[in-house]
Amino acid sequence: MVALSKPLIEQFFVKPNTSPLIIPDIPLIDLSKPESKHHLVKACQDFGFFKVVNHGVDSKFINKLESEAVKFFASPLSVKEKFGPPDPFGYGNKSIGRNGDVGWVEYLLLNAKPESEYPEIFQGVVNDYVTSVKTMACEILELLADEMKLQPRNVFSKLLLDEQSDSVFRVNHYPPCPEFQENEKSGRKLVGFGEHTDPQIISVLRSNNTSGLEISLRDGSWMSVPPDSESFFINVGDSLQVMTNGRFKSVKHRVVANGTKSRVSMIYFGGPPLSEKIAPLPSLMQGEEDSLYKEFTWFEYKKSAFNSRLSDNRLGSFEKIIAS
Ligand SMILES: C=C1C[C@]23C[C@@]1(O)CC[C@H]2[C@@]12CC[C@H](O)[C@@](C)(C(=O)O1)[C@H]2[C@@H]3C(=O)O
Ligand SMILES: O=C(O)CCC(=O)C(=O)O
Ligand SMILES: [Fe+2]
Repeated sequence: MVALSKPLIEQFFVKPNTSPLIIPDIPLIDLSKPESKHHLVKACQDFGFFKVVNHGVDSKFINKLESEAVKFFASPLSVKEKFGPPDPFGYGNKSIGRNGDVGWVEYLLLNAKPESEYPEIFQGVVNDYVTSVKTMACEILELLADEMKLQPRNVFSKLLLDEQSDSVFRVNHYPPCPEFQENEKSGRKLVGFGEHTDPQIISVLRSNNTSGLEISLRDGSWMSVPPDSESFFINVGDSLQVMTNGRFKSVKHRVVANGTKSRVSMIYFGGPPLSEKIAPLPSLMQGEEDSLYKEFTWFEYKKSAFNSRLSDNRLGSFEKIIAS
């Protein structure tokens, strides 16, 4: 990546933050254990975030994709830029979205639809990985529906499995930042990917063993998530928060970059078809419970989300004002 001049690097720092008073354990879900259903629902309610082991995704698919990603990001900028800019799919570098967000990251945004066209080295590799991760995401969504006694059990998963599902796949590379090393001692943190919630239903993240991911806790403090390349990290997206009428929380998260080590992450964002109405599931609503949200389609939400800055409260303008 190109070196940054001194004043420019200033916009890459995150504001100083408080550390959590109590550091909670990240919920750990063993997908091979049927009793995990209960923990799964609790994790979605308490954190909107959890770690999954015994996930059934073949390590061959993971390793192949990671090694192709490492090769791609190691190629000359002129080669990578042939795949950019991301409009909406393609290679991006330091600039995230269209509204002025920056981060110490380069990435590839890809369509997660089967049979999509990818840069040649990713052809085949991405399909195997995405298909497998999508199966895991659907299993999780079905376990959640079971535990919440929602019928049919595919109420959520059918949206990802729909041919028209608007799902996205992203590979992020956070290179070491030499200019940052001198600031590391001062306790300042460099933004890799600024704080945000994911707009879709569910996100499935896998990274190499370099730290950087942080989640926001209820008290507003940030907690660093210890990396684990053998596991997956799942987060609830805004759409699932709405479909559960706020029972599940879409977690605010961010990535801070590292002075010395590269982080490579790959994330599948499972989204519904564009025409899908996103609203609390009627079977979930108890008694006189009101919907906390105005009605909208995924197309409308996505349009509004993609006109927002990363840290904006995107759901805010879709919340109903409920008279007390
Ligand atoms: C600043 C932005 C980048 C983003 C679109 C947005 O306007 C706000 C949401 C961002 C996000 C976060 C989760 C995913 O990484 C992503 C692909 C998505 O669906 O919403 C990104 C968008 C992006 O990078 O274009
Ligand atoms: O790269 C990561 O580890 C997380 C990035 C992220 O949150 C995103 O791409 O939406
Ligand atoms: Fe995210």
